[in-house]
Amino acid sequence: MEVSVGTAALALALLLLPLLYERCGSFRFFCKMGFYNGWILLLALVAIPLCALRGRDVENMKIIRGLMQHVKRLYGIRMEVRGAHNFPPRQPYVVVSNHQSSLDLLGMMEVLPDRCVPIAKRELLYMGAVGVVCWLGGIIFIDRKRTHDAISTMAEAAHTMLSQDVRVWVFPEGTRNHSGSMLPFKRGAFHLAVQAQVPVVPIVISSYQHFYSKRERRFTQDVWGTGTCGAGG
Ligand SMILES: CCCCCC/C=C\CCCCCCCCCC(=O)SCCNC(=O)CCNC(=O)[C@H](O)C(C)(C)COP(=O)(O)OP(=O)(O)OC[C@H]1O[C@@H](n2cnc3c(N)ncnc32)[C@H](O)[C@@H]1OP(=O)(O)O
Ligand SMILES: CCCCCCCC/C=C\CCCCCCCC(=O)OC[C@@H](O)COP(=O)(O)O
Repeated sequence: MEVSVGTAALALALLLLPLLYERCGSFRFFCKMGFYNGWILLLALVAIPLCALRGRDVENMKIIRGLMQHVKRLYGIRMEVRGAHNFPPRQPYVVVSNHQSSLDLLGMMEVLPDRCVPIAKRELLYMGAVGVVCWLGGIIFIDRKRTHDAISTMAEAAHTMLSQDVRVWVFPEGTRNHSGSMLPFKRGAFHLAVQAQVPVVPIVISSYQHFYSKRERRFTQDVWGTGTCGAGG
């Protein structure tokens, strides 16, 4: 039986991949992040028909939350939630939280209250199936380059919060920040809370430097915490 050089090379590469995964941290990092994005894309394809039954509706966030909650287990991540009782039980509020990387989605989905939607950069809307799901979940999109438009969108959000009993989750740093400290806060979240006359609920997603670092291309597994720090008016 003849084996072509191409087939032999492919077989060798397939044999070497597990070895590379075991030995090379950077390769493991790219595999894990590639799988993370690919898996979310796949979940989005499952979520679209389920969410489409309602159309664009914040209740769809329950479907998204439900579909996302197993993802942490695929990565051997165990989460600890502290202070969940600090969410006001029966009124709208603005959640403000730190934002380290796209892994924050896992922390967010662990504690996301009912009828709560994030404010996201408009670019997410164009991420294929992921964008469609975000839209169906009622996520509020802002164009960060057009402050005036972003402010109008947030004014509408203040109205929606009160008229439709919706909570809003904002990353006040306005971008991902994995430096270990916080960036200066943008002001939108606080204007929103004042305009809607609702409390601000701060949430801390604890640092995951010890198991994840994009700069060092390191992604191992560990315990990870999310804590709400109490509600203030
Ligand atoms: C099942 C499978 C599904 C799979 C798919 C989906 C998976 C999960 C789905 C859910 C997950 C999605 C989660 C996505 C998370 C994405 C996170 C992000 O995208 S973070 C980036 C976007 N977010 C933000 O930027 C929010 C924070 N930014 C702000 O609030 C900003 O203030 C602003 C954008 C409104 C304006 O920005 P900017 O001009 O740069 O900065 P400022 O200095 O803050 O403001 C300038 C002046 O404007 C005044 N201001 C601001 N906001 C208001 C307002 N609402 N009303 C009135 N005035 C406002 C501000 O005070 C400044 O004026 P000054 O006179 O200097 O005070
Ligand atoms: C037709 C185009 C197809 C594109 C397909 C792309 C597939 C991508 C699949 C899955 C992506 C999963 C992660 C999505 C949620 C990411 C949330 C996030 O962390 O957004 C970044 C935003 O907070 C801040 O952005 P910047 O740090 O300012 O930048």
